[in-house]
Parts: sequence; structure tokens; C-alpha cells
Amino acid sequence: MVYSKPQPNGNSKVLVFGAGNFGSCLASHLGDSQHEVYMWAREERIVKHFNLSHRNPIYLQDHVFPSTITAVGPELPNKAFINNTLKPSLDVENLPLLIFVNKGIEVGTNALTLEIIADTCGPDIAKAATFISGPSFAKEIVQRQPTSVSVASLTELEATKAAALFHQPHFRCYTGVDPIGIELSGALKNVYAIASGMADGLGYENNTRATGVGDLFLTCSSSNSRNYTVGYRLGQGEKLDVIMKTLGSVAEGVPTTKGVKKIIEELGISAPIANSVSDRNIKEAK
Ligand SMILES: NC(=O)c1ccc[n+]([C@@H]2O[C@H](COP(=O)([O-])OP(=O)(O)OC[C@H]3O[C@@H](n4cnc5c(N)ncnc54)[C@H](O)[C@@H]3O)[C@@H](O)[C@H]2O)c1
Ligand SMILES: O=P(O)(O)OC[C@H](O)CO
Repeated sequence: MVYSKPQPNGNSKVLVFGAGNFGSCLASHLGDSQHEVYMWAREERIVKHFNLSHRNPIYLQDHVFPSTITAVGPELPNKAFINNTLKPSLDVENLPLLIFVNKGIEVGTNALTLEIIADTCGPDIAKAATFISGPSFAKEIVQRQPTSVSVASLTELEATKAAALFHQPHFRCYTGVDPIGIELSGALKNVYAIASGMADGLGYENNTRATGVGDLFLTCSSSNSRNYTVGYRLGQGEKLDVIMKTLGSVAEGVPTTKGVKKIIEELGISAPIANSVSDRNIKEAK
């Protein structure tokens, strides 16, 4: 969870709650972006060690963190810290952003985070809540490997402000106004991840692992997929015509990309991933 206040220089003061894998990863990313970052940890060992060495002794241990981050804790930040250091706006129309990255459903009530915030803090605060979700292994983001995540809030404005905080090129944010959908997808995918792990653990192969999730997951995640293999070999620097000649099989995604490109253009919709596959194929064909 991140709490932030924009500064006149465009950078923000950010308080990250949690110094585990993902809290540390987000703190590092925000520190890279020159925000003034405070990372709260409930582990005293993390606070002391981090402020001496810019390393987290428990999570992402190999990573050296930017010097723009200060660890705070183990006591929760108090009112004086909030008021004197972060200086949030108390104007209900201009509340600081509250960004959530947790994925889950409250046991007993079945409530999602947004519902809990609305119930406990009121609808005005819930409007300032933004959710970030998507493929985001902390260990990969912290090494600046590219990923794309969804940033959603009840208002487009809040989502846009939150996305602007994460402006490193490897961390692409797509904004929207469906925080419930984002929350539910993030919570539910974990149940299927357990099922998928079970299928692997039982010794089943890819078809079984993808059952219930579908062909998209299957074809995107296995070197048994011809289309995945084409993409992998392109990523490794091979030429498309060489790949197609040596694949020994069809990869229907290659011609389909052309059709998809036409549909995207006709509908005038944003489809950045399909567009970039198409651009790559056109470049190769020249
Ligand atoms: N790791 C990822 O790649 C990743 C990516 C996206 C989202 N997330 C989400 O971020 C959240 C945290 O994941 P993580 O990977 O950082 O977990 P983690 O286990 O690495 O770290 C969790 C941190 O929270 C602290 N903590 C646990 N219970 C607490 C409590 N009751 N009060 C205060 N602090 C508590 C722990 O001490 C630890 O520092 C999860 O909801 C997860 O779904 C994680
Ligand atoms: O390691 P997991 O299964 O908690 O997944 C972490 C993130 O949610 C991946 O996006």
C-alpha cells in the first residue's frame, strides 16, 4: 500500500507500507523515479539494516536500493510523522493517493479491499483508492525486466495520477475505472495458480495445467506452443523467415497478426501488444 503527495517539482512523497518482496520492489522502483520514499517495515531488523546499507536483509537480498528511500518502523507512522514529513492535503477533493497492491478477499465477509475502505473510511476515501495488478513478480521488476500492469480506480483521474508515479519505461501502466474487476482478477488468479501447481506436482503436463484457465495461458506459457516458439526465437534474434522455414509446423499467430492489425485499425482501439507484434512482423517482412 502506498500513500503519496505530489510535490511542486513533480516528484512525490511516498510511504510504502510493508517491506516484503513487493513493498521493497515498489519502494525501489519509486526511488529510481526520484520520489522521496519512506518504507515502513514491522521488522526492526529490516529498518536498522536498510538505513545502514540500502539492502533488505530478508527480502530481495541481492538488490541494492536507491538512496532516496528511508526505512521507518517498526512502530506504525504516527500523526506527527504524517503531518510533518508527508504533509498530506486534507481537502476531500484533493486527497493523497492510496495505492493498493494486495490480492485477496476477506474471509468471513467476502469483502474486497475497496469495500472494506468504503465501509471503514467512507466513500470519499474510497474514491482516492487505486489498485495495481497484473503480472508482477517482484524479483523480475526489481531487475527492471519489462512488465505491464493495470491501474484502476473509481475515477480515471486517480488512476492516471497513480500511473504517473510509476514512470520507469520497464513498468508500463494501463489505466481504467474497474477497480473491482482488477481486485477480483488478482484475488482469483491465485486460486488457479494453486490448482495449476497441483497439476504440475501430480506430474500432469501442459493441457491439464491450463484446464479452467484456457488456451491463452497454455499457449503463452509453454515452449510446446509453436506460436510461443516463434516469439521466443524472434526474441533471441532470429529472422522470421528463417524461423518459419525451420519450424516444421504451422504458427497461425503470424498471419493472424495481420488480420488483428486490420481489426484494431478499423475499430480504432488501443491494443499495444498486438500492435507491437504486428510492427515487428512488418519490419521483418521488409
Ligand atoms: N511478490 C510479488 O511479486 C507481488 C506482486 C504483486 C502483488 N503482490 C501482493 O503484495 C502483497 C505482499 O506480497 P509480498 O510478496 O511482498 O509478500 P512477502 O511475504 O514478501 O512480504 C509481506 C510483508 O508484509 C509483512 N506483514 C505480514 N503480515 C503483516 C501484518 N499483519 N501487519 C503488518 N505487516 C505484515 C511481513 O512482515 C512482510 O514484510 C500481497 O498481497 C501480494 O499479493 C506481490
Ligand atoms: O507469487 P504469487 O503467486 O503470490 O504471485 C505474485 C504476483 O501476484 C504475480 O503477479
